[in-house]
Amino acid sequence: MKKTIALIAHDGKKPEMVAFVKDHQELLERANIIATGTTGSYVRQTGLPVELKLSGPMGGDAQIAALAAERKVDGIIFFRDPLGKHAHEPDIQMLMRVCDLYNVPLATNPATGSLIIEGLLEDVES
Ligand SMILES: O=C(CO)COP(=O)(O)O
Repeated sequence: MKKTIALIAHDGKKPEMVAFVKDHQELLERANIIATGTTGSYVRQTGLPVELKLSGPMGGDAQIAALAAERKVDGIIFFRDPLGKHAHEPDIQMLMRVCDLYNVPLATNPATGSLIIEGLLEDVES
C-alpha cells in the first residue's frame, strides 16, 4: 500500500518546505501527500498532487494528528517556525504528542525530513 506523508510548514518556513519538496520530488511522487491548507497550496506549485486539509490555525494540525492516531499517516514533516507565536499552539503540541504516543516518525527540520523520506520511500516501487 502507498505510504502517506504529511507536510506542514509555518509561514516563515514555507519557502524551505517548497525547496525540500523539490529536492525530494522523485521519492515523494511514490507517496500520497497530505498537507495543511496553505502549505499544501504552496507544495502544489511543484506539480505534486496534494490532498489539502484545513489550514493549521483552523484545525489542520488537529486533522493530521487524528490521522496519526488512526495510523493513517506514515511520516510527518513539520517545519515549525522557532521564532513565531501561534494561536493554535495547543494543536501543534497535540500533534507532536500524538506522534510520540503512536510512534509516528516526525521531522521538524530538513535533515531529519530527508532521513524519513529516504527511509520510507527509497525501497518503494515508483
Ligand atoms: O499552522 C500551520 C501549522 O501549525 C500550518 O498551516 P498552513 O499550512 O495552513 O499555513
